[in-house]
Amino acid sequence: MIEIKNLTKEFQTADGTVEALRDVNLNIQDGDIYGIIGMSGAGKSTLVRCINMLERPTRGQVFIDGQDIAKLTDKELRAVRRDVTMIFQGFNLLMQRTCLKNICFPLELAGMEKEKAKKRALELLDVVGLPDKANAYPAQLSGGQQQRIAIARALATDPKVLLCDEATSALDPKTTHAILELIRDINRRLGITVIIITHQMSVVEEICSRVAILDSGSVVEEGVVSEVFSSPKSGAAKRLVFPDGADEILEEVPGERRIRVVFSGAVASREPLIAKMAMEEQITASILGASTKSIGDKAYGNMLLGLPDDDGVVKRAIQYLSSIPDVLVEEVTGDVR
Ligand SMILES: Nc1ncnc2c1ncn2[C@@H]1O[C@H](COP(=O)(O)OP(=O)(O)OP(=O)(O)O)[C@@H](O)[C@H]1O
Repeated sequence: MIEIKNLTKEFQTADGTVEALRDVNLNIQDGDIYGIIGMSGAGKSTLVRCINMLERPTRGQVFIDGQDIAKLTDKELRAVRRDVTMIFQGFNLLMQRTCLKNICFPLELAGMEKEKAKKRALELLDVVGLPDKANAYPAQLSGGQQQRIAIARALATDPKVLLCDEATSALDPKTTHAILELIRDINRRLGITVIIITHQMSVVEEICSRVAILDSGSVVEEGVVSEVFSSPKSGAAKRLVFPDGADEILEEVPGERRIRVVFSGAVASREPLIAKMAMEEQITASILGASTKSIGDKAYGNMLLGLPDDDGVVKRAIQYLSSIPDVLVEEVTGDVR
């Protein structure tokens, strides 16, 4: 388990002190896929760098399996960094080395003999679905393939935790989906705890079980993804849920009730769903705001629907939509903004 307690990180700059993290408290359970989401400058990278002590906290502690990592010697810290590995937005591969040698690199650093490291690297190329790329150089691969090699390298030392810092931000939606599938597969098959740092809500919705929302260095909301995203409370969460300001009109309108529908991989696109509800339940809903996207045949994101002010209709609409797998529905009251 990773426990972050009262973590504060300040940077001294020419313009004064910047508080990048303020009193952050988080518990990340073993085997979780945990999302940390926030806008640019929220403190995500600083948090991740404090988790593996690339950055020393100004105050507070990070415990990994009960061990306060600030108290470790340099040698012990190197061992922790083999247990807590990382992938990045820019992949950070060594361009002069082949893929195989990139994966061997952390093993050689850990003192493993060459032949053994090579055997392990070949196994990992298989795990990430690129068995034929051993002798290719990173520049010969697509972005998605390079990230697969980076994942293989991150897995080389049999880590317990994989930190993913904006790992899919440079990739197109289809490749992002494939990489997230791979990460999910690794989490399930190898039991590795995954921490996903991102500014993209769709990434959290697709893969994470829990999420913390970071805003100006503080955790403003934390919990199960579907619950946090279906009823965002903080301004930061609302901005993330409706990034395009799709809810700007959303003052309460007399005679109208509103429900929020959250899709986390539901096999449905929004038009047929609303049309189907109209046909099957004779309920006409208007789409007041939507921020959804389809990846393959699955929908992610959420939608705000307007319904007639009738208890029976609202109840039936909620029942109808909730019966669809991977869809969460909740009535929204008050101004949404
Ligand atoms: N080494 C540093 N020196 C001074 N200020 C820093 C340093 N690193 C980060 N900061 C400041 O701390 C705050 C949080 O930065 P951080 O990079 O952690 O945010 P982020 O959420 O990862 O942003 P982004 O998504 O843009 O990478 C910002 O205000 C940033 O300017």
